[in-house]
Amino acid sequence: MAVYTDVAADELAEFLQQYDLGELLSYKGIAEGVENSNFLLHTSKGSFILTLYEKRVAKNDLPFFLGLMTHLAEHGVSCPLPVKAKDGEALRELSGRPAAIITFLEGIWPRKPNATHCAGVGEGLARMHLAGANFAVRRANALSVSGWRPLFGAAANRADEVQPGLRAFLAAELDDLESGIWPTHLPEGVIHADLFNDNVFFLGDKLSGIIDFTFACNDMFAYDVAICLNAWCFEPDHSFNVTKARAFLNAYGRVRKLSEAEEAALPLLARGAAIRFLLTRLVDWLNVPPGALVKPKDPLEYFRKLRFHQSVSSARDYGLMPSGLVA
Ligand SMILES: Nc1ncnc2c1ncn2[C@@H]1O[C@H](COP(=O)(O)OP(=O)(O)O)[C@@H](O)[C@H]1O
Ligand SMILES: N[C@@H](CCOP(=O)(O)O)C(=O)O
Repeated sequence: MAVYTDVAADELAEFLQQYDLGELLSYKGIAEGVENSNFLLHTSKGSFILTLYEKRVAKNDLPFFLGLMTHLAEHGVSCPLPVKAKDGEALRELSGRPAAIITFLEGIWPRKPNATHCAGVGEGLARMHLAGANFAVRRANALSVSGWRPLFGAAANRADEVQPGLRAFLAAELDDLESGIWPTHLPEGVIHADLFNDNVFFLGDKLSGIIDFTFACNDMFAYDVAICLNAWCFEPDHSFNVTKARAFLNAYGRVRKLSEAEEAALPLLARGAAIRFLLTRLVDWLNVPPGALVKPKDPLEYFRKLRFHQSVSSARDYGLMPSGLVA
């Protein structure tokens, strides 16, 4: 359960007086997520999500996240809407943390994603990429190549406690990714940057909404594609599922076609996407705050994914045909 900061009932009731959300009927900490503290609120006016933004979220970035949700919702993406308080502002403070209330989205995230889910995510991701086109605010990706070395530094001394040899493995991979091979001229725009299965809701087989924009930023669209390949197209035994990948890439390509350069860069981007989540998970694994209600995620899942991508020589291994058509 991700609740790093607890909120007392009387404190919350007082906080809610700043809004036009009626009376607080009940609330509970949400048993999912690892980044922020989230609460489900039931008020006399409906259900809402309260988020207290924690360690990895810079307060200055919050207008980007909240503005982006509003922009995307206005451009046809099903995502939560920030709720404005009576003074017109959505961003506030509670328990010493930046806080915001967003609308509740119906649906459930798929525990065992199938190829149909993967196709839904491909289409949804591409639609999100197009919908973000005119969003005027910019946010650099703090967790791209230059952000990985500091994460490594925070975990290096104890990395071998998690797996012998992990420190040397990560050091070598970072050296390679920092050596100038990271793409710089691929199409860019607003990316979600964390579109894992617990951030995509479905009603039946149909995607009903996308949540959790706290890593969203401006970066390469194909990097977002690579993040999703990692998050959606591997099995619990860590084997790559080319059928899911093909379904995902095919559906993405029907809405926004990947260029040849983007396709060619996918194996490299997937390595970067893997080390990024390996490193944040490793740091979190080694630094669970005392008293926090959180279940850290397994860093070694991403070690295995990274090893897989190191063995990939072309995007054909992900189910893409050389012509750019998908089999
Ligand atoms: N707008 C929403 N509607 C419904 N449930 C939500 C919404 N936002 C978050 N949740 C629930 O809270 C969980 C954690 O939210 P998430 O944003 O992923 O956490 P974190 O802020 O730690 O990244 C989600 O898996 C989901 O169950
Ligand atoms: N998706 C990340 C963790 C952060 O996302 P959250 O949505 O679970 O808070 C990972 O799997 O490492």
